[in-house]
Amino acid sequence: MAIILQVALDFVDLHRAINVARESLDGGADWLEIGTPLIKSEGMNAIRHFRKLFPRTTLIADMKTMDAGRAEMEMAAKAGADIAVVMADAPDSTIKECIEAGKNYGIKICVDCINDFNIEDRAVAIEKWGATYVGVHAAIDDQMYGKTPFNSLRRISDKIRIPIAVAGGITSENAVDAVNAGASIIIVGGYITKSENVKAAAESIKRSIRENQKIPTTFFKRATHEGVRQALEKLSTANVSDGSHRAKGITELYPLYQNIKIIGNAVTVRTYPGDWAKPVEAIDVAKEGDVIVVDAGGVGPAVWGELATHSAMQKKISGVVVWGAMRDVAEIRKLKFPAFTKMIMPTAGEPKGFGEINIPVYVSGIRVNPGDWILGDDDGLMVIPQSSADVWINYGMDCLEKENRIREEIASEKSSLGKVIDVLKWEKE
Ligand SMILES: O=C(CO)[C@H](O)[C@H](O)COP(=O)(O)O
Repeated sequence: MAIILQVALDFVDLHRAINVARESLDGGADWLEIGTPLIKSEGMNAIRHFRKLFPRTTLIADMKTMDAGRAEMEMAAKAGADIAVVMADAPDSTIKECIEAGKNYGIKICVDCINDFNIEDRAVAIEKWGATYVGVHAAIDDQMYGKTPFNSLRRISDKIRIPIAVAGGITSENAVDAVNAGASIIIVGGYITKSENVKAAAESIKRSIRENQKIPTTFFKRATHEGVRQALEKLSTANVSDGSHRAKGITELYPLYQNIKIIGNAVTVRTYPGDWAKPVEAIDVAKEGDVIVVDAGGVGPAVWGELATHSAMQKKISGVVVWGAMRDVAEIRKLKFPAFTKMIMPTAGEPKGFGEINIPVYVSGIRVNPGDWILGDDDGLMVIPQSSADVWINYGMDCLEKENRIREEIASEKSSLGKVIDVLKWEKE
């Protein structure tokens, strides 16, 4: 079987899905998948629409069926799908019902192994029951934790003879790995559907498969703990907040200049009003790339100034955040040292040595632990827990990628945000 490129249209709006479908086909996509979000949002009418618009294209209904297999396959078939998807986690009876219904209504069945249960035995049973395809799949949420479908693929590729579909974070960089590991249907969602140039993205997957080579991509890759800093360079604080269920950022602190960016692990300092000893000592504790976060109680006198800034720059520290006051700001601005402060004043305090370094502190009510990632820009500051930074960042990247696509749709369709995302449709009744 020739390698198939199946584009997963995981949209909630029909018009966006249709535009992306057209562009994907122009780029060489073979099959179109009516994604689960589209089916949930528009029902079987989504499939009917696609059938009418694309009469000769193979359409997959990603029903993700878990029960009542016969009824769901019948609906998908009657709406015009060629293939429908049931979950491998569903009861055996449901999968068998789907396969039987498929024979009755002239629709092929793909069984999606989205979870890591005993996948070898399950795939063999699914083949024996008569499914046409087996899918291996890293769920979108699992992708944020670094999961890929490749391990599952390797586990079953020599156990079954029916074609294997692979999904979950496939890009032009790894599509070829999927083919070489035994997949014959390459399902691509975000890499194509969130791309600013859908046609070019589809073409790049086809080319990577044809030429058996990896084509590098900047977006649509998920970060590991080692890649956090690099990923944060692409993200805004707004992306990170959106990605983490609108997590609260630090408010009441202001950047000393515009177009600012701070990225680094926190070296925390608790000090007392005007006592600049611990902030200065923290410069010697911090490593290159760290951010010094000072809790001075949100009041003056100043605990940070020009000389501290010069020392921090010598050590290549990434920036400073002061829940209190700073001075010499004209000089700090000239040095372009990333700094956020609550207050600016000429008066400094005395170095008394009260307080601690590298203990949990609170900045404007937000807890900062030593080592937490700090991301700052013109919108403010986000504190990202160190232990789950990869997940926060991956969800943030997902938001950034979606926005990149929406921006492109507003421009190319000379449209508005409200129209592109059909905002009225989603208002509460
Ligand atoms: O079925 C899906 C989610 O359950 C997606 O369609 C599938 O994962 C492909 O999307 P992506 O390439 O963005 O992972």
